[in-house]
Amino acid sequence: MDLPLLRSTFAVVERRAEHAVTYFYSHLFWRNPGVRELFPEDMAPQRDRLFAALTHVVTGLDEPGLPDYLGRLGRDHRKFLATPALYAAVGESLLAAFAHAAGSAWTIEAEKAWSEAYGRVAGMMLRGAEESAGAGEPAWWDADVVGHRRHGDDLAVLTLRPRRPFPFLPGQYAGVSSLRVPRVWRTYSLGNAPRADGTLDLHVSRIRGGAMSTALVDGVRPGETLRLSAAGGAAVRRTAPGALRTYVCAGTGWAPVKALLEEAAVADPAAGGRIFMVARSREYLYGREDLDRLAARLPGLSVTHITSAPRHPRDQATERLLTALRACGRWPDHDVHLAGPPGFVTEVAEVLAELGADPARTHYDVLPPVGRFTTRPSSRAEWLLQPPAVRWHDPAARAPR
Ligand SMILES: NC(=O)C1=CN([C@@H]2O[C@H](COP(=O)(O)OP(=O)(O)OC[C@H]3O[C@@H](n4cnc5c(N)ncnc54)[C@H](O)[C@@H]3O)[C@@H](O)[C@H]2O)C=CC1
Repeated sequence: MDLPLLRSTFAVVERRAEHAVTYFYSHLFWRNPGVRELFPEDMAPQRDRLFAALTHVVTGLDEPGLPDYLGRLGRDHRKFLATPALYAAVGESLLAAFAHAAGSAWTIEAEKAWSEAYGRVAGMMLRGAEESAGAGEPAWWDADVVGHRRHGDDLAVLTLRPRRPFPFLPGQYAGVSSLRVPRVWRTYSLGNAPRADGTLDLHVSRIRGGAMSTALVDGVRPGETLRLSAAGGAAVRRTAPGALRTYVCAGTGWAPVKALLEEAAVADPAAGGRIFMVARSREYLYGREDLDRLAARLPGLSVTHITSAPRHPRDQATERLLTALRACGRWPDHDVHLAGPPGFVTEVAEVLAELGADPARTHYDVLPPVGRFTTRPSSRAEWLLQPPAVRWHDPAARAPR
């Protein structure tokens, strides 16, 4: 594969991303009647995702982990009812859009390189999908909502009972879809270790403009059915029994950390280390009671709750956390588990690396941005002062882990 040529043409297309994406979807829907209905009504987040995914693939084309990543992506795309014919149609429209956006940079050689690259990518995704179907894995799991607990106006914990066994590891996340927001899928961490009754918790924080999080917090009630896609995420390596560990979570990042602590409380109750729970204010420390209960079963772990001071900006909590982390020692000896808003995770991971934590032992997922905005303003005033820019890319996707 001619990587330099792929990257140089992509750089040209990227500069006209908005144009290219509009052309791509128009071409796809025009040429393939019926395909439009596979996509959500609101296409804006979809547009962001397409380029985030393309960026991820183009920057990682020579990475040994790419076949695995694409295999998982293909397995996950079964939930979108993606058939080989759809992959072919997408490829055709993608090349047409690139040709249109790249202008004179679109040479015969570039077209050949892109057609080859897309063929390889689609092949790896289809293989992943076939393997998953061959192993008898469903394309999605239907799950009944059996509990819905609100914490204030913007947070809810939903309890679901999947109708067939749903395999996952503590700390992983799953795609979630509701008929209230047709064909939209959002990722949520699973907020518990596997239970005997098979139920699982989703912690949902409402995001401004987020149709799914609003439906899950305000609308969905016990008795309704949600859909789950296969569990995924980086939380596949376990901390060795007895090894020191630090858990850091912010907001609903508490969900995967709670799952990991429940696992540790059974598998490794003598574990030593520390837990930091961060929230924008005391009212948002919704997991505190559960954390205290778990900490009582894990006496070797020290617990610190951190919030912003009353009437101070939400991010003061992060500043306070960083001060606390700088005061801790022995970072090279700790496994670190990190979860929370993407900006939080990126910032804390950088500081931890400076403090000596081993990046290979610092575990986190950078979840795709949810809705159009990655964080929610804490007040109307903050919103008016700092309206967030619409993002075409998830910069985190440029650095696949
Ligand atoms: N596996 C994971 O890493 C998980 C990540 N999440 C993500 O966590 C977020 C949860 O949102 P909320 O609960 O509403 O949290 P939030 O918006 O209330 O933020 C909680 C705290 O995180 C810090 N923070 C937020 N944005 C930051 C930024 N850009 N830079 C530095 N610090 C920042 C602040 O200290 C804030 O007080 C969502 O974006 C969700 O996608 C949620 C669950 C699991």
